[in-house]
Amino acid sequence: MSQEPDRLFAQPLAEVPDFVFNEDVVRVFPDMIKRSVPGYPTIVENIGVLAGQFAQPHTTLYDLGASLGAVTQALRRHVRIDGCKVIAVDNSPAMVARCSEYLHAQDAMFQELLPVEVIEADILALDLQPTSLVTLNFTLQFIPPERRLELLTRIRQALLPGGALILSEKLRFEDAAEHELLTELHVAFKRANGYSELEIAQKRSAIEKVMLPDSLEQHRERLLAAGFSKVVPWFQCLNFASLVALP
Ligand SMILES: C[S@@+](CC[C@H](N)C(=O)[O-])C[C@H]1O[C@@H](n2cnc3c(N)ncnc32)[C@H](O)[C@@H]1O
Ligand SMILES: O=C(O)C(=O)C[C@]1(C(=O)O)C=C[C@@H](O)C=C1
Repeated sequence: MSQEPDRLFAQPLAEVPDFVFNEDVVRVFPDMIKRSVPGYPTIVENIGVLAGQFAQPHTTLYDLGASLGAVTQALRRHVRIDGCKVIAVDNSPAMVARCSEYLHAQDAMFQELLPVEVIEADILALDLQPTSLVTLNFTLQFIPPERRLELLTRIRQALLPGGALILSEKLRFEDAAEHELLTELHVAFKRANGYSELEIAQKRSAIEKVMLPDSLEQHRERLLAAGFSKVVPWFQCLNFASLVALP
């Protein structure tokens, strides 16, 4: 994977544009997400492990908002179940192009990996085949809030018995003091990973209108409203969490 360091917000910008997943972001994305999301490597690797418990033989596994395919690669490393295939979906052409390259490189390095298909599409307009595992790893937070229930409902309807949705998100907290503390601790995490105060502030303005986190309570209620029967948080580090939702 590209080792280019994320310096996208290092210089003062006259006006900070809204964050988009373009070619500039693609070049630094592995470094950016690792230094911005506490627990990201642990979450990605363990999604592979968890998926091994839910994937059913001869079914499709979806990685929705796959970016460069980190989760898809983990699924292919860990799931050893007959006849499964992975479909990685993203609507950023730059992400999809680089994702395909990385997956070809993975094919060249390992044998007997699950087959994979990379699709450039809007997940809000995607027809889902029956599936035993869906991952939304830091993707739902970029979907317009008024479309989130509809997306989760379609995922629930496509999920087979015994399957699961794995949903990872940045959280907001309903208690103001808890929200402030975890936000401060996240800033400390970014500082410890070498981001300057300017980089942290400019990134904050870039994402504030396009990435809208919900609280754990909102996620739980919405997943139940979408028809899921059980919602189990399996990971939290500061204000980032991952949940398993069962059909
Ligand atoms: C934070 S990144 C996801 C990180 C990735 N899942 C991982 O684990 O490395 C969010 C991704 O969702 C994609 N995305 C946002 N809205 C989308 C939509 N409506 N349809 C498809 N992809 C979308 C973005 O292009 C971006 O690549
Ligand atoms: O919350 C932040 O400050 C972030 O940088 C988070 C986040 C994310 O959760 O997706 C935002 C955009 C990039 O995709 C990488 C990380």
